[in-house]
Amino acid sequence: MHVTKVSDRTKEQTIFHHTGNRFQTEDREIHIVARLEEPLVAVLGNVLSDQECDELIQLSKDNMHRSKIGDSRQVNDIRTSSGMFFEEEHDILTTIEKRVASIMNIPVEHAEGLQVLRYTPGQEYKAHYDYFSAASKASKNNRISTLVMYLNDVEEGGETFFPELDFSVTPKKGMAVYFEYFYDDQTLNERTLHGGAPVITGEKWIATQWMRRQRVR
Ligand SMILES: O=C(O)CCC(=O)C(=O)O
Ligand SMILES: [Fe+2]
Repeated sequence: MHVTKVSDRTKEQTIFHHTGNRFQTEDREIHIVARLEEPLVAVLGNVLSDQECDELIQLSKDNMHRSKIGDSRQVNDIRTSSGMFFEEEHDILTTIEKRVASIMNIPVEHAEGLQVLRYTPGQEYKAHYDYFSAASKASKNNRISTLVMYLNDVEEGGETFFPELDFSVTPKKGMAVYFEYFYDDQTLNERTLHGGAPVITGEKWIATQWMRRQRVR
């Protein structure tokens, strides 16, 4: 009988390089609340202040209103929330993007515009991968990592779930979940399948940052 010991496997290099229970960015101390090693998933605390969360929600409310994509437009079956990408420059965005780049250990030039999503009761984001399939044009400069930041507490439901990992994260204002999928071993990437469970009571607001392998700006 052949038995593969765990110690025979070599862990792949990760992008996220922070260790211990906390680390410092230029302007804020981030807490590592929990982590799974492979694929790397980290639950982070103290990522955004309450005021930053409130401001992001307010800014996107204004923008959703302006671009008229807010409301209850049903995008498709996979994602029923409504959302927007920031395109204009705002002081708060520059601050947050710098902090996020430092958390994710990727230069800010690799960052897509921050996306804010709002879910109302019943709305969800079904299980999906954040990276693009090898067949798609976008995969030439594919996504490599994700940071989902929670902008409010959700009364009930709205967990970020990872079905392949039997793992879920409860939204908590100012906290975030980080994961990456830049592994040589494709089965590790596939285990980052995730979604946003339906909101049952209350609203759920998140800001998502995706990083690309090469610069986009
Ligand atoms: O809503 C969530 O918790 C997950 C969001 C997500 O998967 C994404 O923005 O790519
Ligand atoms: Fe996602």
